[in-house]
Amino acid sequence: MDSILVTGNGPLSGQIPIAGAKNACLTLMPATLLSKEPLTLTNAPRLSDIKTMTALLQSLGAEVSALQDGQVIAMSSHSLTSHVADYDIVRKMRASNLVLGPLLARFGQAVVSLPGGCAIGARPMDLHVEGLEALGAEIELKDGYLHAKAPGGLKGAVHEMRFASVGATENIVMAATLAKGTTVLKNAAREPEIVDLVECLRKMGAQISGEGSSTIEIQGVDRLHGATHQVVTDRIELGTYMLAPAICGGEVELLGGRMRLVESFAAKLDAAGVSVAETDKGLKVTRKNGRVSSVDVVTEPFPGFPTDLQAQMMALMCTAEGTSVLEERIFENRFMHAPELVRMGANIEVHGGTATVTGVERLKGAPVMATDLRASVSLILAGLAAEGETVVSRVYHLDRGYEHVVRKLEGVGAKIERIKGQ
Ligand SMILES: CC(=O)N[C@H]1[C@@H](OP(=O)(O)OP(=O)(O)OC[C@H]2O[C@@H](n3ccc(=O)[nH]c3=O)[C@H](O)[C@@H]2O)O[C@H](CO)[C@@H](O)[C@@H]1O
Ligand SMILES: C=C(OP(=O)(O)O)C(=O)O
Repeated sequence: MDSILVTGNGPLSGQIPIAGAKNACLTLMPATLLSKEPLTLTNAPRLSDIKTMTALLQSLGAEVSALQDGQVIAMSSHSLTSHVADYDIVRKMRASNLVLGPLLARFGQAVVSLPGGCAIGARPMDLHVEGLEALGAEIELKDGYLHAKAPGGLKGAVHEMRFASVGATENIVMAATLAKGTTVLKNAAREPEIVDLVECLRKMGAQISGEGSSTIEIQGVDRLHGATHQVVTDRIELGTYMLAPAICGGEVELLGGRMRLVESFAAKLDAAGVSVAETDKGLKVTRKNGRVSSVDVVTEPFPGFPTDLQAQMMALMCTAEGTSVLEERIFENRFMHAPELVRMGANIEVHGGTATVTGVERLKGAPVMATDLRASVSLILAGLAAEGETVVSRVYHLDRGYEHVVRKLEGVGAKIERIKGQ
């Protein structure tokens, strides 16, 4: 298993290109199942999760090709051969559950294994099931698989979600595009990845309004057609690399970054003493003074502070002046990076969903273990600012969500290398 060696190396400067969003691409790819005509995605990120989704779609009979070094994904679901999403693929990634809504809409039936993914919480599927049942689906859990059918086809309905789940919103919206009549989804998630999905579905002929607000209205149509769509910028990769100059000092421009994607995160950085300015090409980030100040963080659905940036923000708070309180409200087990940061000399106490971090002057390099995707990158960020060498093991988590992490950080002056097979 590969590991990453990081050596603390002072201020960073230069530019980092930000890729297309993993979490948008993982919902845009299953949208191909809704149409017999080709769907092409540009600006796709080169990630292992994308390979997993490719394998899943291919197992259903879709044709999927990665072109231009993986940045273009050409798909065709002209002749699907299966409506069964097998455990062996689905267990690798939570987002595999996003084939459920499209398969049900296209075939009137779907059998999808309960998904796997980062072990950051229980992550049940009840909100997906309730939404699809509201559209007329009958769903039961048998042998670890959700067996869904809609013999008379899906029918539009008014449905209010108990919580604004991102994945459930995506599944319900995709299913509703081909349902008979109008669906009104209340308390829908508002994440930019959902806006991106709706923009793509609209290019495919879907009639949808209200994306980005908490009420989405979908007028079902008989069929969807082909389209080409550019994947939105990855706001989590963007936020992660915004933290590199915040932690190490210097000035870095994140190419393709837009303020509207990271508004609440940038406001917290500003309060901590890090300036973020929009440029023609992206976002420029500089630390205003010497040491950053502590800020408190509460994770919330968009437009609140994203849970997917909580671990990375904790790495920044480890060397901030004062004490910060980070409250994780989305996932019940998302502080697994804390004990690893403590190995590096951080002062962190975790009680339930709250972590209290008292900043120290300097972290010290140590061997640490990546436990999930965002935890992995938080340890790399901490290593950039630490004295000496940090070795982050189990980096396969990182490969799920960060393309060319070594090349991108080296490009702004970081000392980082991938060590094969350790
Ligand atoms: C591939 C993808 O896009 N992943 C993102 C997506 O995950 P995902 O779509 O899984 O996240 P959700 O918004 O669904 O989950 C949020 C919370 O709702 C709970 N829940 C969810 C569904 C359900 O049926 N029942 C239920 O109780 C979950 O356990 C969790 O506590 O949004 C999360 C929240 O922004 C991000 O951290 C993930 O990176
Ligand atoms: C939690 C994440 O991904 P997933 O939902 O695929 O587990 C993430 O991207 O941080």
